[in-house]
Amino acid sequence: MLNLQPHIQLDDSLGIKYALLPGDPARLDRISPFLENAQELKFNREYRSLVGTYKGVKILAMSTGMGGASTGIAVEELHKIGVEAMIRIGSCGSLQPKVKMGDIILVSGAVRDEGTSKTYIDSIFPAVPDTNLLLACLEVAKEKNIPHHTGIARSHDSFYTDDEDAIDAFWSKKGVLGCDMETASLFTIGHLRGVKTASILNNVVDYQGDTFDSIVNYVDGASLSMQGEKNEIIVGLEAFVRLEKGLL
Ligand SMILES: O=P(O)(O)O[C@H]1O[C@H](CO)[C@@H](O)[C@H]1O
Ligand SMILES: O=c1cc[nH]c(=O)[nH]1
Repeated sequence: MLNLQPHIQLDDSLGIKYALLPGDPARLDRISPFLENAQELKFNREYRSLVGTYKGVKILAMSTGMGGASTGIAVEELHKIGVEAMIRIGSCGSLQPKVKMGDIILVSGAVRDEGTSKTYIDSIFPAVPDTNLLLACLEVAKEKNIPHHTGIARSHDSFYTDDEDAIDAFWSKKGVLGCDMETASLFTIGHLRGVKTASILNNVVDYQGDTFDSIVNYVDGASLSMQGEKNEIIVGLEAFVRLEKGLL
């Protein structure tokens, strides 16, 4: 049985264990050069996919779109076709002065301030990555001298409420490093389905900077954001190589 999945439009004939999950479908154009024999697969709704190899390991890259709901569908359907480990290759906004543009955050836990994960399990349940996959990412970042931080991110559903500054200030005071929209649902649903997960976030908005201008600059290819993106892709790919070699 091929088990074709309705949204991602992929089936288990792919036989792939590892997936990089950017939010933005356009990020696949910048992941592709890191892979040998990269081949586009499908582009249905927000789910654009390609497959290739990195150091002999077969890797799928698929966009999740924005937010927990579409990420949840991606995790579920990828799990159904046999993907065992998923690393988010995301962007985020900084909540701390020390997290600079282009620094990456290796997320050790996520505040579940979004709706999707709560439809699965009460918010007292933690959103955490697979420990060994996180440690592999950390090892790679250290080895390659990539500017990085390890800690908590806040995943949310809101971009344009009237209270965003106050919300950010609250979580900043609690020591949260940055905010995104997908990590909490990836971690929570991944754990419940027995999928190993990690999340790497490239900071594209300075602490207390202008979120909207900064995101426009990222879309336009601002250099620090692009360097951070390259760094997070390398970290994710090298972590999968370690996993494949049984080093974790
Ligand atoms: O760049 P991606 O990976 O989509 O991640 C971040 O960017 C989007 C918002 O601009 C949200 O999806 C947020 O989580
Ligand atoms: O500030 C930001 C930037 C990217 N993604 C977010 O969720 N927030």
